Amino acid sequence: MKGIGVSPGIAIGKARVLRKQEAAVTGILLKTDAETQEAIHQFDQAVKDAMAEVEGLKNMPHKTLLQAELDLLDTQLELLSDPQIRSDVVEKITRERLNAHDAILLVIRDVVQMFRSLKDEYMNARSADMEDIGQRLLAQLRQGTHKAPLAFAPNTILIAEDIAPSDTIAIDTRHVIGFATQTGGQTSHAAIIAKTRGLPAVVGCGQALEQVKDNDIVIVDGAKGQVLCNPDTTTISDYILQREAQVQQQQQLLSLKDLPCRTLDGTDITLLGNISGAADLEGVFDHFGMGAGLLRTEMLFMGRNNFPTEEEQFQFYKAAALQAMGKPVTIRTIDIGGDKQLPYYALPVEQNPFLGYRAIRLCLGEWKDIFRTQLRAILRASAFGQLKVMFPMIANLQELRDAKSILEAEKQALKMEGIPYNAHMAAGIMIEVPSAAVMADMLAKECDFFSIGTNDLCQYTLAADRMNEKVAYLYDPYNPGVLRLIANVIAQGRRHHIPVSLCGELAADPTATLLLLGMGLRQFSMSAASIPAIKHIILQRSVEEAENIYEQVMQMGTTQDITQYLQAVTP
Ligand SMILES: C=C(OP(=O)(O)O)C(=O)O
Repeated sequence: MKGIGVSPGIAIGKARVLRKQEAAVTGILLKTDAETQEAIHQFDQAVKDAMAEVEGLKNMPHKTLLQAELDLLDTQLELLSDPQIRSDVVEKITRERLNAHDAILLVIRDVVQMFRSLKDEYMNARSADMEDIGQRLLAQLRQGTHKAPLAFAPNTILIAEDIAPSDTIAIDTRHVIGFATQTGGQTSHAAIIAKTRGLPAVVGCGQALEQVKDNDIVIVDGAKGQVLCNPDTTTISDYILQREAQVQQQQQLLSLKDLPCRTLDGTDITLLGNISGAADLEGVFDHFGMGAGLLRTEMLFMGRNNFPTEEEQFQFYKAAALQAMGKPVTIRTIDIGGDKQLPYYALPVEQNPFLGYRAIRLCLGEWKDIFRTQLRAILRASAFGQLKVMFPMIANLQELRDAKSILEAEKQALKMEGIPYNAHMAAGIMIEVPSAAVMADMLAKECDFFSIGTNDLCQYTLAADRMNEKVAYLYDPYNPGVLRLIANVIAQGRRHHIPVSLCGELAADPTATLLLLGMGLRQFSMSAASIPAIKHIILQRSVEEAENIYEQVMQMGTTQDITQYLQAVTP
């Protein structure tokens, strides 16, 4: 069976098939006021118990949760306590005389349909959250007891239509070794959690997956996006060998932990993690990262029903500063717009949202107060660790100056109030707009560091939407035009003595490591799990060799020639 491989690796185990319990409307109407009062009480009690369950998931004894998992549970707590949902349910009970079960079912169904009709990946994920809490509330009503935690035999491979977000978090990853689902895409909760936890997973396998039964032998090949059911013994042996080779390679990489990250000719390289919050730092340090080169703050703004207050943000950034224990954490100011939307703030519909009113443009425009609050919270947290602030989507010098002057004003305000902050906190910019890459010489004179966002730089340079499969053949960071821009940014950063990091997906691609080293890049920031493989390459090669590779690549005119050559010289 073929699906979308969302998390690489091979898992071989026994299937456990999870079937969705479809709830149906009972049609039983309430007759007396006493019954309606009782139904409202049942709903309130179910909400209370469901919230206690979700709180319980946040504190599971066998598992330290990742930031994405904590954010997801916080979103569910917000949704459970949403006053609009309560008032809709109460209205159905009092006006239509529906029992608590039917009222919850219909209200949740409406919200799920509304989210789905928006045809937006983010809103689709919210609909999964709503369905999830709906199931939880109904289970509370049915049983009046906590939903049993999902317990599995060792070496289980989960097979499901889709896995509810909170179930993905609750599963015991000591026993569940992989999963395959009928629905879902790269950004579904199951996919995100599998990727961050390193569980091989394939999603979107379609109805073919229905043929799998409990206890069937299943192989999940996360890299190829394949699921094999009851394969013959030769295939199983072949996969066992492949898996052993992968495990061995992983162990080899882990043995590099204590070695300094230095090239053969003695140049030190800094490897950093891309994170969504303090909880992800543990994973970064476990994978030999030396801090965080990109903390995406939009996650803090997205999983909730209103803007976070200054105090909430301060606590969030302070937690990252403390958890990093003196290591650097680069906080990117809010990068909303394009593919990232807020459920509580409707941005105007635009013809070309990626080219529209987003990120720093919003922050210097109608979100100036929100931007000020964020900068103030980051500055306050800077007193607790080595924080840096980074502005996204800078397209020209004026935007950088405007952002810096707001930062300066907030510093002055804190100073007047006697609130501590780091007056020397570094302020840098993402280079992801081609004009900024071209103007890197000028920008370098007025900021403390650059971080190259190749994901966006690539789409803007090649005029190829990074979400559009039809132009995916154009979206390629190895395009010589994109590489020239990257090389210019690194060269200008070095000329003006400011650090340059690269935090787009290219930093995690082993094929690009030597080329980037040859261009002069000395800081790479990526998801934690990718760090060991990049360190492995750096330890085996010299800067001199990397510079030769860079020279060769600059003579080549096509993406195909460049990638072919780089693959040949990469170990
Ligand atoms: C890191 C980047 O930003 P985003 O969060 O938009 O992927 C990038 O554009 O390379």
